Amino acid sequence: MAQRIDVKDLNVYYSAFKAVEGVSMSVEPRTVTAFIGPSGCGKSTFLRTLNRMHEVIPGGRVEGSVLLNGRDLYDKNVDPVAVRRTVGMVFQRPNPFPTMSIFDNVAAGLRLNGEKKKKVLEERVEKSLRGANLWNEVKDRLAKPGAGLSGGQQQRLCIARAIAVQPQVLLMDEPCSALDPISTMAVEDLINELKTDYTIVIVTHNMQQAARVSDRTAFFNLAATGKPGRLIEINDTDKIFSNPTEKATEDYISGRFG
Ligand SMILES: Nc1ncnc2c1ncn2[C@@H]1O[C@H](COP(=O)(O)OP(=O)(O)OP(=O)(O)O)[C@@H](O)[C@H]1O
Repeated sequence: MAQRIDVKDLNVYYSAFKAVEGVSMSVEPRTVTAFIGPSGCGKSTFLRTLNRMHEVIPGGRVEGSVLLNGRDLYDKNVDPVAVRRTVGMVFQRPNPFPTMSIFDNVAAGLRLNGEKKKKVLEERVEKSLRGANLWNEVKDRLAKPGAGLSGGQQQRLCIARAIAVQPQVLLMDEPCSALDPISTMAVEDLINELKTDYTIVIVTHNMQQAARVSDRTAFFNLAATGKPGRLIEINDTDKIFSNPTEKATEDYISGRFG
């Protein structure tokens, strides 16, 4: 189910502004890759190109290619909606559908895909909530609003919603930045479990988190304000945090700038 990603010579624009330049990298299936780097270097922008979410922003445009198991997501015959089904996303702030119950939040994507059978929906909702480590906490109140859960539970609900449609890749944009340390730990444990089934890419400002959850780390940087962000180095997380190849990476991880 998990897929590999190969990015080649990617440039990303907001209208005339080139926000990210010349990124080439590969992500292996069933691994967690963390994106780190100073604010504004294009981590979130680049992440959104991996499921064609960037182009929903007016002026958003991409050059280069993103291959998912060898198939270019930007091929003119590829449907962006189908891409977003294959490559799911979890955002910084938990964003459950506010008027929907816990059950309906998780079932929403399945229903959108045309699934109507009650039994199938029930099975998939339970499996997804179990997968997100939330089942035991919510199984007796599935009909209650998703918005009534704690922040950490809401984020796990959003992860359940994302995995319910069985994506092949899961993108996470600072998924713990609005969470307390206990909820953060729960989500980090979950990421660790999910990587047996999914390819995961996570943007994080928290370097300890990158060190804890990821197998590979990509460091992005800006040459100067107003210049595009670039990928400086990608390597095994242990290597990035113990003996990076580039001086800029070492300066960043040792807190000398950024
Ligand atoms: N909707 C937008 N329109 C125009 N420019 C944008 C838009 N979103 C982001 N940018 C610009 O693109 C560049 C990269 O921003 P991005 O949010 O991807 O960086 P980031 O590394 O994720 O930052 P942070 O760590 O602060 O979230 C920045 O110069 C930013 O101002």
